[in-house]
Amino acid sequence: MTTRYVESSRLPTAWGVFDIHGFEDPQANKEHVVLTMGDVSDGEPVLARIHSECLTGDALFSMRCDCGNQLEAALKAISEAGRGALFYLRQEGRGIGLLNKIKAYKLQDAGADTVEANEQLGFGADMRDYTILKPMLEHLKIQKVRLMTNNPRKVAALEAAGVEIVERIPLHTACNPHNEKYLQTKGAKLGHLFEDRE
Ligand SMILES: Nc1nc2c(ncn2[C@@H]2O[C@H](COP(=O)(O)OP(=O)(O)OP(=O)(O)O)[C@@H](O)[C@H]2O)c(=O)[nH]1
Ligand SMILES: [Zn+2]
Repeated sequence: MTTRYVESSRLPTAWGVFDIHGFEDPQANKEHVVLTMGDVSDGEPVLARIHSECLTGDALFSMRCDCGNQLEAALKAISEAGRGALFYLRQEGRGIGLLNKIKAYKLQDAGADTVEANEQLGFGADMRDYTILKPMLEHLKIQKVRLMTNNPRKVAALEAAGVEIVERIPLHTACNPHNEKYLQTKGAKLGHLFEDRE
């Protein structure tokens, strides 16, 4: 695994002042960042979010998914706790990339669900690789986390990276008429746990 640390700086946000840590993966030609608040290297469990890039949801206010809401909720929770880490992984479109995600959206406009659309384009349902996390976690000396997610695959991936998950915290997802079917499919086909919404 080639992910390596490059540099850190302060990052003031609407939810307070974070530190931003930059990592590069030259093999995959990707740049990832982690936002931290407080001392995350003291060995105590860290409130953490592993967020996959979603340009349309995170930056362009799309209502097709719940990513922007989850990003905000995670930063707010970390800020309220005064300590935590948000991993922003550049794995757009569950790893298929932005333009392929737009192709997948077009197929969904024609009736496919989010998994079928990926498959029709020749991809797996979820192409993300979480092994890139290990060097980032090691650099930040994070050993134990309270993970904000509905996705059991992320829990398994962190455990495989040698991190202890002391708690999984469901992340509230905002349902609207545009993302209702998408959220249903995540629960039915991608294993997402939505017990908090039921
Ligand atoms: N291929 C594809 N990717 C999508 C679609 N909608 C959202 N995404 C991407 O899915 C990723 C977010 O994954 P989600 O499944 O929403 O959530 P998660 O990160 O697995 O799990 P949580 O931690 O519970 O949020 C982002 O990279 C989005 O760009 C879609 O219809 N097709
Ligand atoms: Zn999204």
